[in-house]
Amino acid sequence: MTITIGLPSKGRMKEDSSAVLARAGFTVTAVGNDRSYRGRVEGRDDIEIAFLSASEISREIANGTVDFGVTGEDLVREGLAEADARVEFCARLGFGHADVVVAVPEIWLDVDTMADLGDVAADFRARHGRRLTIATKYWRLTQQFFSGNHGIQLYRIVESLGATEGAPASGSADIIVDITSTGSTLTANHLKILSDGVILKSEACLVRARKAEHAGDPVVAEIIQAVRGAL
Ligand SMILES: Nc1ncnc2c1ncn2[C@@H]1O[C@H](COP(=O)(O)OP(=O)(O)OP(=O)(O)O)[C@@H](O)[C@H]1O
Ligand SMILES: O=P(O)(O)OC[C@H]1O[C@H](OP(=O)(O)OP(=O)(O)O)[C@H](O)[C@@H]1O
Repeated sequence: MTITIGLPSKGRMKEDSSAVLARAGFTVTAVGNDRSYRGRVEGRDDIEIAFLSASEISREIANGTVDFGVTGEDLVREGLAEADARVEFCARLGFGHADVVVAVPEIWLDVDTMADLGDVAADFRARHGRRLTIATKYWRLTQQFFSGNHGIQLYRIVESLGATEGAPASGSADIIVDITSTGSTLTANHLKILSDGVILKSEACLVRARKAEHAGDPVVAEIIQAVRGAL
C-alpha cells in the first residue's frame, strides 16, 4: 500500500515540516516543477507527498484522503468532532506554537477569569438588550470551552475570517477567541487573556488518520518511529 503524507505547501509551517521529515530520513522533492502539488520521497516508491495548505491537511486527514499530515493541533481539533477517536497525534514537532485564547478588552477591570465572564454573560441581556458576542473562526473550540467546560450558554458567535482582534474596538463583537504567539497583536488591540482562558496550546503535529488498513503496515510504523526519533 502507498502511504500519503500531507505537507504544508505554503505558510509558516512549510519549511519546518520538510526539515523534520528530512531529519527523519525522508528527503522530499516536488514532482515536476516547484509549484507542483505532488511530491515524492527520494528512494521510496511506497510514500507519496501531497502538498496542501495547513487547514486542507486537517480536512484531508479527517476524510482519509491522506494517511498522515503535518499541521497544527488547533486546525485538527477545530475541524473534527471527536478528534482523538478519528486521528492519532503521533508526535508534537516543536514548531508552529500558538495558543487559542479567550481575550477581553483590558478595560473590563472586573473580568479576569471564565467565571467572571460567565457572570457578565448572564447579565448581558438585561444590561445591553442582547447576548454577549464572541468574534472567532474557532467555532467548535469556543462552543466546547464555553458551553462544555464552563457552562456558559448565553453568548452568540460572530464569524470572523480576519483581523479578529479588531472586533471589540470596531463594535462587531464584545470579546474574541483567537490564536496568539507573541501576544503583540492582543496588546496592540488593548485586549487581555483571561487567567484560565487558554483553550488550547497548539503546535505542529504529525497526525495519522486512524484507518483499519494501517494495522500491521510496516511503513506506517516506520514513519512514526523515524519522525519521533528525529525530534
Ligand atoms: N502567529 C501565528 N498566526 C497564525 N497561525 C499561527 C501562528 N503561529 C502558529 N500558527 C499556526 O499555524 C497554522 C496555520 O498556518 P498558516 O497560517 O500558514 O496556514 P495557511 O496555509 O494560511 O492555511 P489557510 O490558508 O488554509 O488558512 C495553525 O495551526 C496555527 O496555529
Ligand atoms: O500573538 P502574535 O504574535 O501577535 O500573533 C497572533 C496573530 O498572528 C496571526 O495573524 P497573521 O497576521 O500572522 O496572519 P493570519 O491570521 O492570516 O495567519 C493571528 O491570526 C493573530 O492575529
